[in-house]
Amino acid sequence: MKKKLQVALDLFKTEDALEILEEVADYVDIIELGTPLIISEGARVVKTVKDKYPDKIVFADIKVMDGGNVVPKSVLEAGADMISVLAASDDSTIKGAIRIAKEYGAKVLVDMCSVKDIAARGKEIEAMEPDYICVHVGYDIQETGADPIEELRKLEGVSCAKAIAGGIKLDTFAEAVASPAEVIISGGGICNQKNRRETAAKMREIMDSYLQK
Ligand SMILES: O=C(CO)[C@H](O)[C@H](O)COP(=O)(O)O
Repeated sequence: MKKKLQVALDLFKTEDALEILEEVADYVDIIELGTPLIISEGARVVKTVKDKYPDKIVFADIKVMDGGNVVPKSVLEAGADMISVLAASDDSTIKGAIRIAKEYGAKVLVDMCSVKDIAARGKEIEAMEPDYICVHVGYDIQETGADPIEELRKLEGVSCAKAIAGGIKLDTFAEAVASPAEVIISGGGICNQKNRRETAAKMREIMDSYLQK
């Protein structure tokens, strides 16, 4: 299976995102423009980052909850390669997001953040054929100790490609890579570290050596 490392840039200013990317972009496959960044800087940040890193997958974490075929338009116009829609939204919203993303040649990640019955909703989401289902322990739930690697087990039998997110750091990275997830997402685990470049390089090394096994 392919594996991808995604850095989540959950900050507020384009210049701060660019500064972090200078340090870590060499080691990541997917650049996530986090929800706070998109809200703060708008779709312009998507164009700025895609222009600078045309070979990276640029993911706009817009977490669509309604207006699936409308809300993603600005980030898709700006060059996003992938967008997110919430699994907790109505099926018609998810289908709309998948439809408009396809028109632009982009991918869709359905984010399971705050979904209570992951196994049941996972089956329903799979039938809509998104590119990824993301098991995500959101910020506001992380202090409960919930573990996305553990939560991912609830999607056994769901064949759609998977991503995991929520507090993944260097010390849990090897376990995350060994899980069935194709995309491993780390935000604070890279961006809040003293030596971000070294941390991202170590994550890359762990992923590459797993893939060579
Ligand atoms: O979408 C998010 C929060 O809603 C974050 O991008 C995601 O949780 C990854 O960040 P971290 O590794 O810091 O948890």
